Amino acid sequence: MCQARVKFEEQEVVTIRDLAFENTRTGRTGDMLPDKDEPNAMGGGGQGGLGVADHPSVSLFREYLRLKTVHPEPDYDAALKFLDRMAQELELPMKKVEVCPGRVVAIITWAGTNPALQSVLLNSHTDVVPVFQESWKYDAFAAVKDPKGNIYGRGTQDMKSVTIQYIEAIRRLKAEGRRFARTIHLTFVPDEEVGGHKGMETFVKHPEFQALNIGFALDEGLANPGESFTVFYGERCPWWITVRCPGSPGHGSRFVENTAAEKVRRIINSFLDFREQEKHRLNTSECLTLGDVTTVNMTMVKGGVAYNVIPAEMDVSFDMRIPPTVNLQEFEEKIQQWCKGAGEGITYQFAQKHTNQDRTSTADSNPWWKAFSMTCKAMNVSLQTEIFPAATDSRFIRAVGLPAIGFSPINHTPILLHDHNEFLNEQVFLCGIQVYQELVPALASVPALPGEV
Ligand SMILES: CSCC[C@H](NC(C)=O)C(=O)O
Ligand SMILES: [Zn+2]
Ligand SMILES: [Zn+2]
Repeated sequence: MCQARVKFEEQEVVTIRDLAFENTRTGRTGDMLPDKDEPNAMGGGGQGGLGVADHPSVSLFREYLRLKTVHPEPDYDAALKFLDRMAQELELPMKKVEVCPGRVVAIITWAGTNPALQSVLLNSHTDVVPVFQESWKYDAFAAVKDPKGNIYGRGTQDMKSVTIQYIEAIRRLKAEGRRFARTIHLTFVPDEEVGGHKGMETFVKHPEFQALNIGFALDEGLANPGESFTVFYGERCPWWITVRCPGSPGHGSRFVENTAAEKVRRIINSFLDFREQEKHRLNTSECLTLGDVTTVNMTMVKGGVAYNVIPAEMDVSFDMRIPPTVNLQEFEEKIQQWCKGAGEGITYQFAQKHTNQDRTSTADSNPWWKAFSMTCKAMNVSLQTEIFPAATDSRFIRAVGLPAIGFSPINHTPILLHDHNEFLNEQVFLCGIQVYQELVPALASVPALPGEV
């Protein structure tokens, strides 16, 4: 049933007949013809001309991609208007919670037949990262589809695809007349891409979040270039640190002792030597993935006023990502040693210091994981379980004690989140909807757990 095994070379073309069948099955009508007002809306991509109409789910995906919810000024109003329409089409209630001024979380709820049971959360963020338009093949917000069916746009992988896949899976399940014991909540959150402080981090502390009575959450993952899907059961902790090095100022023509730059050099050496060790560890062990080692990258250097003035202070910043297996207290002690060894008066401060290292169990004793993995097995979908190398909103969900899995049903696709020419093939996208059509019923039908009514 699931076409997740489809390979690009053997790509099937969705024909009008397939679409007609699909529309009958889903109960969706009236959107068979390509929308001539949309740029490049013709199936088969190209720049207009004769083509095959987009599958309605693809058409919706491309419409959502065109909303400019891009930092630094995301058009969140456009996203909320779109989601309002989705809720109306699905005939489901939508609640809006303003977690911070101008930062609204939208919640669409499909009540279960036993609402006392814990719910299933399908989370996605509405914002996307900026683009370097000059490096893109197409306008990053035009959702152009090329002749291979590859849809280009910021958010195609991260994570507007997942948002629409959730919505389309729910639409189809509702059209089939299905009901499930557990309530399903779809949350659409702002600001994930800028750290989640005015989004999920605040929302998880809000009474409206507690009221959702969540038992298990799905959130974003990463594409997999091979046949498998990658699922993430934990994340590395992001630590963003700035090390401040004071030093003796003076004339740029002299050998001044104890300069800020000499201290910065020792700091950089300590951090980057450690970086080399970890890179070597990753490259020499077949069983390690990026999520299992600590990455360190020097991302900013600040200081100085003129060529011939030795500055009294210089700052250097690093982006570190620490696996959940690392003892964080010992790791910070190591940083303190590096600072102490680099000279007098060096201080540091964190711009980001996540310390929760909770992981979601991938043992069969976890009924949520069992439902998830058994369903994938039944679909012949193979899974690779990993630690997420970067940070998502799942870290806030896990930090309040809830199990969460990061999963984007994207295989046979290079990992292009935050990259130029981010794309997703329409067939892979459509397969992902079918994956959720199986996963959502399985999760929403997990039998009552000990302690549940
Ligand atoms: C630490 S908050 C920023 C979140 C961002 N997430 C991704 C997926 O790129 C990151 O890991 O840099
Ligand atoms: Zn994302
Ligand atoms: Zn992202």
